[in-house]
Amino acid sequence: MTTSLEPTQVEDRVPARTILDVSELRKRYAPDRPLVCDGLTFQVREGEFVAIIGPSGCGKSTLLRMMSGILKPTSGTVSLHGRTITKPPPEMALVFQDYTRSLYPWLTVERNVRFPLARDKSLSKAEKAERVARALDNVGLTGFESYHPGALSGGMQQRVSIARALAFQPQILLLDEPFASVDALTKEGLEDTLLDVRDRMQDAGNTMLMVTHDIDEAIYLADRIVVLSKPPCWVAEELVIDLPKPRNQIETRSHPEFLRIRAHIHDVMGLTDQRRGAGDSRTTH
Ligand SMILES: Nc1ncnc2c1ncn2[C@@H]1O[C@H](COP(=O)(O)OP(=O)(O)OP(=O)(O)O)[C@@H](O)[C@H]1O
Repeated sequence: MTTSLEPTQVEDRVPARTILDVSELRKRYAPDRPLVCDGLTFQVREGEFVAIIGPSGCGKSTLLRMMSGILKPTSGTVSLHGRTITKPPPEMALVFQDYTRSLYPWLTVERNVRFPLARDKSLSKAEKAERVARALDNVGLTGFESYHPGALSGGMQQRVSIARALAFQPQILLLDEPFASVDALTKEGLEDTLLDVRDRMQDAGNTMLMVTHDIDEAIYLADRIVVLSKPPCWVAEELVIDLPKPRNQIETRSHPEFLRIRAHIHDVMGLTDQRRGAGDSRTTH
């Protein structure tokens, strides 16, 4: 099925300034390995929630690692506020899929969340405690400060990971498949937690970028979706998501526009072996 959508200029709809600029990114892990990313170009604007989706193994995590400065591109650049990223910038925090490996099992919830602040000499003890308390409140974990991760459910542990990133108060929060390891119901709860946090962060101009292979999750959460092709990946399309806010698991997911966008993305992802001309990725809504 082909869904016909009229192209729309992102600039008309999202006037905020560019915070991250991804330009012609290519990645090959070794000379004898295939190309993973093939000329990725897109921008992220201040205050946006951008979801990056694409088929399994297409290079989403590779892209996020390059954007966070922990992986060097083979060519191309990622710029933050116009400066090329060469190492993890202090303005960013990253949440990974595997919370079991990102939390310290021997530390309490409170100490796990406080951990990244430990060396920050610009904050007093009271300010650190306040940030930790607010981050735990944001993810609904007030009261669990003295627990160890092993005494929490998987979904709660992932909320601790998110709280830890939030306590850091990043200008940009990068999330790599953060809900891939939890059950469907927990996932919905975490998505709504993230939307709440997003509303709070957005007021401060903060930005979120999430990688997921779940099309419905991307549409539910994002202001804009960057669709990647099959490997080696390139930007097949960018879509502005204009669904009403606040979003709701039942109403948003059954909204006719939600269903239309989902059909369209399936369509685009099914066609991504046939590369369009260079620089010919489309922006639609
Ligand atoms: N450290 C590495 N060394 C060599 N190859 C790698 C490395 N990391 C990833 N790759 C390769 O890069 C390709 C893309 O992997 P990546 O994890 O970025 O994709 P993905 O889209 O995030 O996958 P998934 O949807 O399964 O999470 C894969 O072929 C993978 O084998």
